[in-house]
Amino acid sequence: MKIEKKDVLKALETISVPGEGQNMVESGAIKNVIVFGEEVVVDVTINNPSLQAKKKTEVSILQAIHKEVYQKAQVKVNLKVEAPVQENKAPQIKGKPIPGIDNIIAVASGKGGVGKSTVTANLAVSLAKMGFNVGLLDADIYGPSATIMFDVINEKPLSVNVDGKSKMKPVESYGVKVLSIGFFTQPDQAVVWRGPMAAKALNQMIFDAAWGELDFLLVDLPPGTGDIHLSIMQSLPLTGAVVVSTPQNVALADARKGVAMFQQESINVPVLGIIENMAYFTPPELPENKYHIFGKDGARNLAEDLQVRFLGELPLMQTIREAGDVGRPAAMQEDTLVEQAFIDITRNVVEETVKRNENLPPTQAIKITTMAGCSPVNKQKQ
Ligand SMILES: Nc1ncnc2c1ncn2[C@@H]1O[C@H](COP(=O)(O)OP(=O)(O)OP(=O)(O)O)[C@@H](O)[C@H]1O
Repeated sequence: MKIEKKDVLKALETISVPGEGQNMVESGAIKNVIVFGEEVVVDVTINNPSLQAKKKTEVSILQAIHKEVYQKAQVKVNLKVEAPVQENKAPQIKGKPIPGIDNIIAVASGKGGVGKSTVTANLAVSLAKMGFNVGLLDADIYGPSATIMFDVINEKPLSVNVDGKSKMKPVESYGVKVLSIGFFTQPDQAVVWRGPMAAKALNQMIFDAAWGELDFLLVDLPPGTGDIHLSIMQSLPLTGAVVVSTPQNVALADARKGVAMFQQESINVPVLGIIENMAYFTPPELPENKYHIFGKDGARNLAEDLQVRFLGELPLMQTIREAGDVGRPAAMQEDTLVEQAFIDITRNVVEETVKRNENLPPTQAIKITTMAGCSPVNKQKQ
C-alpha cells in the first residue's frame, strides 16, 4: 500500500491538539510529514507541556492515520513542546473568515435589559448612514428584538441561489441587512435552546446567508456570560466586542464579567470599549437638568478601571424607547441630540476597530475612518 502525504494531512485535519480549537494542520502544530512506503513520520509541536496532552496528541495522531489512511501504517510521532511566545497572546481572529465580511463586532451586556439591542440597532443604522455596508445578526436567543426594532416582524428571509448553493437572504431595513433568530420562531413561542443548538442555528445565519459585501456585521449577543456565549464566540471570527452597561452597580458587576469573558484566554476577543446607556435623564421642560437615575459615571469608571475605551454615553429618553417600539431606530432622526450621541459613539467604535485591525491595509483603514468622519489613523505602531 502506497501512502500519500496529502491523505495523511487530510487525516490530521480531523483532529486538534488538546485545548486548541483549530485542527492540527490549520493551527500549525504539524511541522512536517514524511512518508516512506508504509512508514509515516509526523513532526508535531504543541504548547501544552502536560504529560496528558502529549500522550493524547500522540494517540490521536496514530488513531487518525490508522483509521483514515491505512490501518497498518507504521507511524512515528516526533513531539516537541514549545511554550507559547508572549507576543502570540495578542488577540487573533479565530474561526473561518467569512468572505466579504470585513469586521464582525459582538455587542454584549452582562445584565439583561440594559439596552444592548437598542444600542446595536442604532449603531447599525448610524454606520449605514455614514455609508458603510452593514449587517445585523440578532443572536439574542432569549429575546430576539431586531425584527421589531427594524419593523420587519412580518417578513421572512428569502432563499437565494449563490454559486449553486441555496442561501438565506437577510431582510433589509433602513440600509441594514438583518437576520434574526426571531424570523424563525413564533412571537408567542417560548424557545429553549441548548448551547450547541443555538450555535448551529447562528452558524447557519452567518455562514449560510447571502450577506454580500459588508464593512461591519454587528452581532447582538444574548445577555449574560453562559455556555452559549462560549460556543458562539469560539466559532465566530470576531474582530472585537462592545459591552453595554447602565451606570447601576448591579449592571456594572455583570458588565465586568462580560469584559472578563472576552478577555479570557480561550476566547481572547479584544474589547473595543464600553458604552454607558441610560446615563442620565433630562426632562424636556428642564433641558439644563441631568438626573442620574441609575448612578453617575459608573460605566465610564469601569472602562477606566479595566483599561478599555469609554465609547460614550446615551441618555435615558422616551424617544429612544418609542423609536425602538415603533420600529424606526432613534438614530434615523436628523439633527437631534440623540442622532449626535449615536454618531459620536459610532465614530469611536470605528476608530477602535481600525486601531485593532493592525493588519488592515492602510488604504482601507483610511477609507473606513473617513467614511465615519474620523481622521485617518496612522497605521504605523506608535
Ligand atoms: N437610552 C434609552 N432610553 C430609553 N429607553 C431605552 C434606552 N435604551 C433602551 N431602552 C429601552 O429599554 C428596554 C430594554 O432595552 P433592550 O431590549 O435594548 O435591552 P437589552 O439589553 O437588549 O435586553 P435583553 O438582551 O435582556 O433582551 C427597551 O424597552 C428599550 O426601548
